[in-house]
Amino acid sequence: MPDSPVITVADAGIRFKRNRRSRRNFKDLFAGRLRRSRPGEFWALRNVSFTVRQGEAIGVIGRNGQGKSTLLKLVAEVVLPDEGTVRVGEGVAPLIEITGGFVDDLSVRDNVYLTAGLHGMTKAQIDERFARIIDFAEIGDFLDTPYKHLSSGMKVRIAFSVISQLEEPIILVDEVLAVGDKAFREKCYRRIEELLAGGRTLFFVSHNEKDLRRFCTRGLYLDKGSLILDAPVADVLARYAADYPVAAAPKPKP
Ligand SMILES: Nc1ncnc2c1ncn2[C@@H]1O[C@H](COP(=O)(O)OP(=O)(O)OP(=O)(O)O)[C@@H](O)[C@H]1O
Repeated sequence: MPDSPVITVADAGIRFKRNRRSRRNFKDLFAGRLRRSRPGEFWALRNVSFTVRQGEAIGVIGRNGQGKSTLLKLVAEVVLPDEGTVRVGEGVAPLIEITGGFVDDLSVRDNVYLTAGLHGMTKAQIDERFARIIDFAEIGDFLDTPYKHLSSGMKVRIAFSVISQLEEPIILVDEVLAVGDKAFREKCYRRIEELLAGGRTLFFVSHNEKDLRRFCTRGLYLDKGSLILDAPVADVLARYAADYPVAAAPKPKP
């Protein structure tokens, strides 16, 4: 079906432990699913439902620690929901967390082959795109350097470069691009626009209103692990600004 959703999230919830050392006690063993959450656990996301159609550009908005990155991890299927369901019908290219998928001790070259290979590209396809990936990242002098020895900005350069050359229909971009310098960030943003024009689906997490307006048509507003509003991005930004107005700047002294 051409217009059927590519992502369906229904009543999804994810529970984390606040304290790694907290243990289940004897009473918990008998509490079953009725218990809301165990001591030391909390719901990072709960009762989250939405669907996404191919080609949509979605901005995920909310204060620190409200579940935005966790939502991207659900869509990337790197974490599974403790409640509800997440169905993702197409492949996902995730640019989430700097080190996501990259192996510290492998060289830049090997990491490019590994990551692209894991996303289904053949060696011949990677050979064909390799120069383009390295040129985009502008790190040609570091091909044999172990990934762990790159600066954080260089890590993001190579990660974005590979991820944006994958053919996966869904792209997830966390706030990692903020680490790159301004010129590189603009280059990445132009590449994201090209990918969107080619019909890819985008999830974009940002605290920057201008960037959200640039790419996204729809916003998902998360607060305390709940999806508060799913609406056009301008409406979501307006609601967010109303809920959390930036403190007025102090008046200059006369
Ligand atoms: N693996 C984990 N184990 C335990 N708690 C976690 C884990 N991952 C995330 N959390 C917690 O879940 C909550 C949501 O985190 P998340 O990273 O999704 O927030 P966010 O909205 O992306 O925040 P930010 O804007 O700061 O990036 C936070 O309280 C965080 O501490």
